[in-house]
Amino acid sequence: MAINLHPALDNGIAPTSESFNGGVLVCNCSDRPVRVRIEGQVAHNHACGCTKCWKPDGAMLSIVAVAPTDKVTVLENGDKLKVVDPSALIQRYACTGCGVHMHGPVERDHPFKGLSFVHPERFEGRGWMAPGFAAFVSSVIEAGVDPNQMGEVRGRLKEIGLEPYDCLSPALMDYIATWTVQHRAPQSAAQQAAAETA
Ligand SMILES: N[C@@H](CCC(=O)N[C@@H](CS)C(=O)NCC(=O)O)C(=O)O
Ligand SMILES: [Zn+2]
Ligand SMILES: [Zn+2]
Repeated sequence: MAINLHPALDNGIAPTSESFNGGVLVCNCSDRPVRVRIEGQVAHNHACGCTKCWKPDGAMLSIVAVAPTDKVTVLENGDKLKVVDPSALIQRYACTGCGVHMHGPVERDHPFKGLSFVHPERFEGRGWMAPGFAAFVSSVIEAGVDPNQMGEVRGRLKEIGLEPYDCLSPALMDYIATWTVQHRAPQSAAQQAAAETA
């Protein structure tokens, strides 16, 4: 049986346009749609298999990218937005009418602080950055995918040029680890001495 990864993956990945300079994300409501402006191209676009990211009906994966939060503006009908899980790192603002997640700022002290997660497929226009890898692929099992299907899922992702990872890409994981080292609380003299004699 054919695997439905995501419509923007299954039918051929649309290429990035060098001239794409942002646009407006629109939710699925026919009445009073939420509109969110993103200035500039998005970054780190990828497929995500986690259960928390918004996916269109029938898709196994989401498509999600980041934009600087100061480049994200809710233009219209923001009163329909509500944070899905206020305790999560990513504050996912979903439309209460149709369920589409419209923007997800990271406000906590974290390597991604100042970035907002967005779903570029909701752009009115085309040319947004093509997805470059697949993250949290094993998590699709949590959403009901048969573990025996995972070979096929990863095989299909590789076939379309998206390397499957079970967390983020090595580049992003290295970035997070580097930030963690740089933001470690300084060790006390006693701790340092203990570490040296251990
Ligand atoms: N296995 C978990 C993974 C969830 C997860 O860690 N998602 C990643 C990728 S979006 C994340 O960074 N989550 C932070 C958050 O949800 O705030 C699930 O599928 O629910
Ligand atoms: Zn909506
Ligand atoms: Zn996710």
